[in-house]
Amino acid sequence: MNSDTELAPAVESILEAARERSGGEGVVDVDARSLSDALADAEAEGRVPVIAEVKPTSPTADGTRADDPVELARAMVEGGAAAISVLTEPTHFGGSPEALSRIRAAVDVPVLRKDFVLEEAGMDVVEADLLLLIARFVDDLEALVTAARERGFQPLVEVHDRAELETALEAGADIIGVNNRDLARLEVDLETFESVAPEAPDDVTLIAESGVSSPADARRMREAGADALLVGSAIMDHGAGDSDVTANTRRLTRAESSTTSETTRAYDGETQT
Ligand SMILES: O=C(O)c1ccccc1NCC(=O)[C@H](O)[C@H](O)COP(=O)(O)O
Repeated sequence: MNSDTELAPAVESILEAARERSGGEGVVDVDARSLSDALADAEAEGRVPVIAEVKPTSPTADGTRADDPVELARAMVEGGAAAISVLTEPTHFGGSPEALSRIRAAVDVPVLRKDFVLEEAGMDVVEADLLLLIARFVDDLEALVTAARERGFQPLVEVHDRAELETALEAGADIIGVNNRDLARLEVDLETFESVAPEAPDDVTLIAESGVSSPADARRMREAGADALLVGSAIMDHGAGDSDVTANTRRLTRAESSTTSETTRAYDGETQT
């Protein structure tokens, strides 16, 4: 654990729960769907590459969505999502490895397992195309990146600042997510990505995580160098309960389709800003 900074009580609780969860039996062997191919396909078709997140709830969500996770994932793909992220953490996010398995069987895009994997055994819970590793929370990132690749996962290493970006690069990460949500107050600030992105080498696949809530935010992150956007809350729209997940995804995947200025415009009957 590389955390010498303050963590929000919810994050402490998430980590405690992660330490108590058991790993899988045996070692998984994944035949992964390529994220870079999926992102290239989206770009070629004029879609903003969005990794849409099935996130039933979270410590900062204003509600819970009890919809079938498979239906949510299908709706996201219909809205143009290049890949799906699935929270498998059960206690604070309402997720499960079973939901991820069902989703991966139902869609043909890459699926990211988003969880708090702290050690190697935690990788063997379920097959996924990508596996999240959070730089701040693991002791030997390089060993975990290697262990993930040995299993066939594409490791996505999450960082929050330039020092963690350096750690991720030294560990050999080539897919890096910069999380705009700080772990002390759980507030989002898109400037986090903007300050870290210029330091990343061009050959890294760079993902802007958290806090993207509008087409304007999507364009802002893309202009700052994001190869893809990881979006949960704005698509799940927890407070609304029955909000249209396909439409919520589409307004982000089409954020670059009709833009000539940053002025407000009508798009598919919705107001886009
Ligand atoms: O989302 C939370 O409330 C949260 C709280 C504590 C630790 C992590 C948390 N989220 C994990 C994520 O990284 C996000 O689910 C993901 O980046 C999507 O973010 P958003 O689009 O802002 O929902």
